[in-house]
Amino acid sequence: MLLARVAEVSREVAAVSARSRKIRLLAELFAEAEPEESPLVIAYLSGRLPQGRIGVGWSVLKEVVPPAVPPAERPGLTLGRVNETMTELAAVSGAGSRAERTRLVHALFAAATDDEQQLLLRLLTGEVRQGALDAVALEGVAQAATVPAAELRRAVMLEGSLPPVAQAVLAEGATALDRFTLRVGNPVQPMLAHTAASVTEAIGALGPCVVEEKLDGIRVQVHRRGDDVRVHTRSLDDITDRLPEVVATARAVPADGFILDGEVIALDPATGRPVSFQSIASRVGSRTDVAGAHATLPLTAVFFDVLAADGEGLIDRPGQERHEVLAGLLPASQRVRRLVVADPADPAQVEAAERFFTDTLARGHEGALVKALDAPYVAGRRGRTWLKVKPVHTLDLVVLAVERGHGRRTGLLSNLHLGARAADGGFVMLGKTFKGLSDDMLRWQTERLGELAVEDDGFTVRVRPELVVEIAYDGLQASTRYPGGVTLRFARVLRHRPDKRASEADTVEDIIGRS
Ligand SMILES: Nc1ncnc2c1ncn2[C@@H]1O[C@H](COP(=O)(O)OP(=O)(O)OP(=O)(O)O)[C@@H](O)[C@H]1O
Repeated sequence: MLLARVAEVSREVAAVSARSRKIRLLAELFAEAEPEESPLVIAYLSGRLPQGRIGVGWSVLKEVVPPAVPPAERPGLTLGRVNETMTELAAVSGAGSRAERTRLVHALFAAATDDEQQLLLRLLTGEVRQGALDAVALEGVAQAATVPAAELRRAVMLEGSLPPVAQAVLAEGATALDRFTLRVGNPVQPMLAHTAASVTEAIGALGPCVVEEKLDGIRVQVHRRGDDVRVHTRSLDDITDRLPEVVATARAVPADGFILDGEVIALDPATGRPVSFQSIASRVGSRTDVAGAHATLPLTAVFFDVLAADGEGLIDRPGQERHEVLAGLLPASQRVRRLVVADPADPAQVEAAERFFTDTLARGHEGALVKALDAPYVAGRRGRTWLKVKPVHTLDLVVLAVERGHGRRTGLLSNLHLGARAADGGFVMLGKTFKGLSDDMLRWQTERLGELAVEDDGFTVRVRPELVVEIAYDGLQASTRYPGGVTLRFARVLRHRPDKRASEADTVEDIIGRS
C-alpha cells in the first residue's frame, strides 16, 4: 500500500466529525491493505513508529521541513519502504550519525508528495491530531474483518496491543480471535480505576465492596511459568532484569502458572514508612548498575490481584474470589491491606472504612481504592467498579515544550509548558511551571526532554508531546494568554509519569468540568 493512501485517509478522518463516518473510512482502508500491512497502517494513522525512538531530532528535521525539500509529483512511497527507512534510522549510531540520519530522512522526503511529507513530519515530531484514534481504528478493523467490536476489544486487551490481533483477524476472520486468550507469560493491559471524591461516596456507588490501601509505587504485573518469571510495567514494558527481588518473590510462591498484579514500593528500614515515589521510579528506571541500585534501595512487591493461577485464567471471576486465591498464594505481608464493607447500609461499616482511609494516609500511603466485591477484572479499562480516592486532586498533563533555565538552573531544561488533551487529538496549553522540581527531577527531565526535542530556538525547546507529568494546582483561572481561555493557579510538579502515555492524560473538558 502507498503511504499516500494512508495520508489521504488520515486527512479525511480528521476532517469528518461523525464517529461512524471515521470508522467507515478506516474500515475501507483496512479492507484495501494486505493483512500484513495493517500493523503499519495502524501505527502511522495513530502517529506511532513501530521502531519507537529513532533519534531524529530538530537538527535533522530542520533540513527537510517543507519547503526545504521539493515534494515528489506522484506518489510512489510504499509503507514497506517507509518502514525500512525508519528501521535504518533506528540503527544509526556512532560518529557521523547526524549526517547519516539527515541523508536518510532527506531521501525519504524527496520521494514523498506534499501530503506524504506532512504525514511523515507528523510521525517524526509525534504530533498527531486524531482524537482517540486507537479506539476508532479498532472499530474500523472490526468492521473490515466483520467481527464484533467487543470481542476484538477483549482480544486486544489480552494480547496487549491492536496490531497483531488486527493482522490475524483481517487475514483469517473471527476464528483468529480464539488464539488471543489470557496466557501466562503474555502481559495484558492492566485494569484501571475511576476517581471518587470520598470513600463514603465510592461505597455508595459500588454497594458491597472492599477498601484497599493505594500504594504509591510502580505497578507491576508478574508472570511465572516454571522457572520463567517476567515482570511488566503498566505500559507492558518488560522490566524483569531490573527487579531481581520481585523475581525472587515470584519464585518463592509455592504454586505455578500464575499472573499477579501489584505495586512495587520501598519501605524505610528505620521508620517502616514508604519512601518517595521519585526514589522508587529512579531505582526501577536504572538499567545499568542493577546490583548497586538494588543494594541502595531494595524494593518490596505488594500484590492486590491475581489474574491466573495454576495455569487457569481468573479474570472473569468476582474480585472477592480472586482475592481468596491470592491469599492462598502469598502471605499477608505481600498483599495490600484491605477492609471488606459487606453491608454498605451499615453506618458502622462505612465509618470503619473512612477510618481505614485516614489510617492509610497516616501511614504514608497515597489514598485508597474501593472495589466492588463482585467485579471481574476488566483488562485495559478504567472500570466503574474500581474507584480511587486521594486527598489531593492532581492532573496528568503532557509536556509540550520546556524553557532553558537560568541562574542556578543554567544548563538545565526547567520551565515546563503543560498541555491537556483536546477533543481533536491535539493538546491545549494550560500553563507553565518550574515549581516542585527537585535537583534530581531537573536532571532527569533535562535528559528525557533532550531526547524528545523537535525544535529549539535557543530559549524554548519544543518536544514530542510524550512525557506525562502529575501536577497539583489550586484551581483554574480565566486567561486570555492561553488558547483554552483558562490557566492553572499555582501549578506545581509532583512527579514525572514515564509509565503513562500521552493518550492517558486528562482532557480539557474533564478539567474544566471538574473545576
Ligand atoms: N490496591 C490497589 N489496587 C489497584 N491499584 C493500586 C493499588 N494500590 C496502588 N495502586 C496503583 O494505583 C493505580 C490505580 O489508579 P489508576 O487506575 O487511576 O491508575 P493511574 O492513572 O496510574 O493512577 P495514579 O495516577 O493515581 O497513580 C494503579 O495503576 C496502581 O499503580
